[in-house]
Amino acid sequence: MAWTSYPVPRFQGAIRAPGDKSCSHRALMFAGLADGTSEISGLLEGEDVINTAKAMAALGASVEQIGPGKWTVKGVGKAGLSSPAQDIDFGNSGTGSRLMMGLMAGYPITARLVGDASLSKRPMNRVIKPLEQMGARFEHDGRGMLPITLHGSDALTPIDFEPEQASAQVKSCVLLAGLNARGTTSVTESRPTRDHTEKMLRGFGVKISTRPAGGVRQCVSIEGGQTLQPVDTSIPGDPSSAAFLIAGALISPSGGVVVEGVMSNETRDGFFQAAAMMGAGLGAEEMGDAAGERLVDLQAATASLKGRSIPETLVASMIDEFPVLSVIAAFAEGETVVSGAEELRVKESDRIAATVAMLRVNGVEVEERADGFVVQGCGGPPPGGGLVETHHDHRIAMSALVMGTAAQKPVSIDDPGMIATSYPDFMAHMAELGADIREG
Ligand SMILES: O=C(O)C1=C[C@@H](OP(=O)(O)O)[C@@H](O)[C@H](O)C1
Ligand SMILES: C=C(OP(=O)(O)O)C(=O)O
Repeated sequence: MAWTSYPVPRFQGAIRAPGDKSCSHRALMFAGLADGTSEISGLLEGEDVINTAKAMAALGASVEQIGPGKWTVKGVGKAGLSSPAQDIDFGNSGTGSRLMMGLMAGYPITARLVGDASLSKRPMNRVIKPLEQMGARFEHDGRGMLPITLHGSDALTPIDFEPEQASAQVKSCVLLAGLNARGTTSVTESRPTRDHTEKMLRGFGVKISTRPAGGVRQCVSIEGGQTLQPVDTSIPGDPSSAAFLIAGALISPSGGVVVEGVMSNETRDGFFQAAAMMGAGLGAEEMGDAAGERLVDLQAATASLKGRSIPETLVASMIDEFPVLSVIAAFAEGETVVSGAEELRVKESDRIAATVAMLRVNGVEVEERADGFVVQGCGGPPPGGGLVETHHDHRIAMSALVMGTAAQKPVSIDDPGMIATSYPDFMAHMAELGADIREG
């Protein structure tokens, strides 16, 4: 059933950022491995993360919700993970499925992994290949897509791996397999990607080192056979979710939004850097830290935006923010060019095609390129009036609804269902800030 976002005169208020999705997945996984009981607060209770919680429980951890966003996890410790009785369903989540494949690969277990229609079309060879090199075995239909049966091993061989893509999921998968390999596993990245696996593993007492490897390349190494210690931790706010609210403030005729407790991490802040380059005056007030990450209250107000070429060096640090970047680009004056972002083609949808279609159906001129897109900004509110196909993609759905708050005519989406995978409070937060989003 379609939902529509109507133009509103104001977009104002303060919202506490929901827990970060990447950190929430990892906290559950690492607590589930640890030798003892961890307490996690501020966990994002989105569907992707809940599927990771269920996966860890199916593999032997005791996972319990003790309050809103508050969870205890008794890890498997030295006993290790055990084979699940049933298929593990990762729903819509690339992060959950790929990181868990690395985690499971180091134990002598068998597990069948399944996912929804979107996840079952996403490439898994990028993690299957290195894990096979280490000694895990896989059964699939030959295309390297879910459903996949994994046969792990407690005698994995360490590897030195250089992923073809700048991908935190691939890096993390290999490092997590390395946690149980016999020796030192290392991953050399062509461009630094989000570093939550490294930082959070350190929080659980694991030694893991990162060193420069020439130019912007860096090498992360982990020694096998380490035991994780339980911790009490709180999850920092999600910059990727905050980006939607910040974008809403920038394009509003009268915008003024504060998003509280957002993680400030340079591997995640590309959207805010790009928005600042386009003329957004963003404020950031230091608010302490959580799980080793700095927290800030982010402020944004109505801005007169200018189109820009987004530097390719920012791509990895804003990989999930391109659909919403395209929305602010549609309101900007002049051309915004995105390049070097071909990874967008293998997200929950083909995010280059879906973003281009979202803008076109709302009257914005945009060119599709193999590795990005070029938006001709309208220098003010774009026409709107379109029905956007979300293709099972939460970020396309949220971007289109943000666009509708300030376009000339309302913007509709075919299905809001997927929003709950990453930002279950999105509709409530948008309404609190003044958005008018209704079914129909
Ligand atoms: O490691 C992670 O938590 C994530 C890594 C990114 O994927 P890739 O590694 O495929 O770029 C990102 O798109 C995803 O939302 C979360
Ligand atoms: C790409 C995303 O997530 P995942 O890869 O975990 O499905 C996302 O949240 O935008």
